[in-house]
Amino acid sequence: MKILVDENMPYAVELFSRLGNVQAVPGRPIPQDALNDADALMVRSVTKVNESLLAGKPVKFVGTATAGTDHVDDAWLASAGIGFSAAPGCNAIAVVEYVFSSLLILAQRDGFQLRDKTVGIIGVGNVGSRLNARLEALGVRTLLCDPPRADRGDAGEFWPLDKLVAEADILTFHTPLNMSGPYATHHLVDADLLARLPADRILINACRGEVVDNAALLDALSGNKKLTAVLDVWEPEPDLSLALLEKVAIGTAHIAGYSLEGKARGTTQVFEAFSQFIGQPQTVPLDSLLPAPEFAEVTLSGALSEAKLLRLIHLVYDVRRDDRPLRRVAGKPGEFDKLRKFYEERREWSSLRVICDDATTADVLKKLGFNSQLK
Ligand SMILES: NC(=O)c1ccc[n+]([C@@H]2O[C@H](COP(=O)([O-])OP(=O)(O)OC[C@H]3O[C@@H](n4cnc5c(N)ncnc54)[C@H](O)[C@@H]3O)[C@@H](O)[C@H]2O)c1
Ligand SMILES: O=C(O)[C@H](O)[C@H](O)COP(=O)(O)O
Repeated sequence: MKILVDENMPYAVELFSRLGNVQAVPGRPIPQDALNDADALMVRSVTKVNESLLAGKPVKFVGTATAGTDHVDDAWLASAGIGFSAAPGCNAIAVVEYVFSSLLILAQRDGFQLRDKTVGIIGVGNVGSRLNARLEALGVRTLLCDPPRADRGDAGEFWPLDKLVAEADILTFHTPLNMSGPYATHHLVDADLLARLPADRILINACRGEVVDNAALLDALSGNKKLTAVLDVWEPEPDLSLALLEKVAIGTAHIAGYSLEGKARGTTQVFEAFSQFIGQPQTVPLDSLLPAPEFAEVTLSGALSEAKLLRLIHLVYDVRRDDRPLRRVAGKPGEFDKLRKFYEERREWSSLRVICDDATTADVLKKLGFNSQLK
């Protein structure tokens, strides 16, 4: 059996070799001839998986090591009898930690406390719900918008987007890209929404570029009303607007979910799904794959201020390490994808043991996802 895997999937060659012959290939574009004798295909979000890629090929299973699935025509796969699995939630923690790093940097730059702000979360799934829990642990007021969940009658208080636009100081988007239907998100942020946004707001997009009309955002950022934007995703990728990159406070190359843990979970989730699909079910504990982190333990004295939290989280991940290189290379062909392919190892907060002498601090840090302990 031949299994094609995207070369940007850590641990894929090692794991899938347990099940067949593995070939690692670039995902953008995927080499067509490699598909001619492939039984299974494991991709990331850069590969469009549809009839034009797979019709007439022997592929019987597609896995995507990603949370988003807008690059996959799952209806066509089902009609062609091809098995499919994604990796829901694999990198949700990484995105949350990206958002926290961004917000605490902006708080320091602009002289505010996150606790004094209201954060509007649009899309309260794997990312949005974890972000909400961590913000609440810090005492930050949140407003949630998730019409599909509201319509399903899920527990929780969900608000219309208009209320968040009017009231939230920070809007952060974590929806799928839905091109149509009752919950369409394509250009959810458009010129009209941006015009209604009061001054001095922060807008974060770490879901899909097309959720925000990038031309309208550039216009808004070029106007007189103060608006701060953080973009991890762009319309289009990889050829983002250089003018827009210049205007955003933080700009990165679609790496919000790129913690080592997040990428490894993506690989193990599709590996487990495929092993099940072929009747050889296997599970892979994440700890069996991951190396020791660069910083494993620190001690922390006293109460937790936001300034201290900023310094602590940046021992693990500081989003500016990803903003600078994008500004350096943006516009040069191939460089956006290179930043993603040769991504410097990044860990999640849970990799850091924090020994505290203050019980409240230890408790808050645990709720934030650190491995905290009281001395
Ligand atoms: N930048 C990155 O590296 C990165 C990493 C992970 C995920 N993502 C993107 O972020 C998206 C969200 O990730 P997730 O893991 O939380 O997905 P998820 O499917 O768990 O959650 C998405 C939530 O959005 C809600 N939603 C759908 N339509 C909506 C609408 N019109 N308005 C408001 N809410 C709506 C859904 O009901 C769901 O609760 C993914 O679909 C993916 O495209 C990006
Ligand atoms: O949807 C996701 O999971 C992320 O956007 C994804 O991880 C982005 O990384 P890529 O798959 O493009 O490597």
